[in-house]
Amino acid sequence: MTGNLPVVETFHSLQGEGAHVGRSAFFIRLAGCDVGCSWCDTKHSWNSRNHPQITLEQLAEETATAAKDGAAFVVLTGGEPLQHNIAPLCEALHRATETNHGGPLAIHLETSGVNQLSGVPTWITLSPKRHAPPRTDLLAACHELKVVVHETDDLNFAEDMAKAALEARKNDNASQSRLSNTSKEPLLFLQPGWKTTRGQQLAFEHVQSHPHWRLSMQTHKWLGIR
Ligand SMILES: C[S@@+](CC[C@H](N)C(=O)[O-])C[C@H]1O[C@@H](n2cnc3c(N)ncnc32)[C@H](O)[C@@H]1O
Ligand SMILES: Nc1nc2[nH]cc(C(=O)O)c2c(=O)[nH]1
Ligand code: SF4
Ligand SMILES: [Mg+2]
Repeated sequence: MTGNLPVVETFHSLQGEGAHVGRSAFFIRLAGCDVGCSWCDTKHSWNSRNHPQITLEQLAEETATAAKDGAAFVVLTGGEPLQHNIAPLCEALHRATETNHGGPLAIHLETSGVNQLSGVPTWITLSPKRHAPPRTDLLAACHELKVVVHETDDLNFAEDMAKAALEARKNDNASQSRLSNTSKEPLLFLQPGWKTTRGQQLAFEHVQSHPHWRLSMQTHKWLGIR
């Protein structure tokens, strides 16, 4: 499998966010994002020209090694990973780990949902942005919604996105047929903007009074790990 992608970093850590928090995961952070969230904690990833092109083969090898070292899944993140066609990468990762004891390593995707889905991720974490709303097919296919909270409007947006995800599922069975395990409803997470007291307070209070939501706290940052 030839080809390469701009890569900020790869690292073996624990998933610090969302439904799989605390699990051993290998991260591939692709470079490039033009969504422009003012509060992005990874702005250094935005310009793909600032990062090296890495071959799919090397990424697959690193992932296979991480799987042997205990990674339960690989996370494709960024930057905005779907700014690239990640299908060849998913194929390379699948092939490099298919002889693993537990079968091919699961592929998790972290995305804002503004670009077309490519590849066949096992798990899609959709983190929608108010200023750049997600595509309907991503709302239909995602396994979890993770909304970052800074102010009250983010809570209204989160509830709108939860409703939109249900609506999209009703009207768009095509994307569900592409992805196995697509639950009927996505798991719902609120994630405070990092180090924002207001965001923490708003997210805590909303989850406390709305039991279908859960709190995601970026535990890796509290632990001081990547
Ligand atoms: C850096 S983004 C990369 C993946 C993709 N571009 C996205 O936005 O989902 C990974 C996750 O971190 C979240 N995030 C980014 N900056 C954050 C911040 N300052 N506080 C809390 N979460 C943040 C994003 O919303 C997303 O869920
Ligand atoms: N440990 C750890 N967990 C994460 N979950 C999502 C991350 C991301 O930047 O996409 C991330 C990250 O950067 N580190
Ligand atoms: S979409 Fe993701 S990577 Fe891009 S600016 Fe927003 S949070 Fe950062
Ligand atoms: Mg991060």
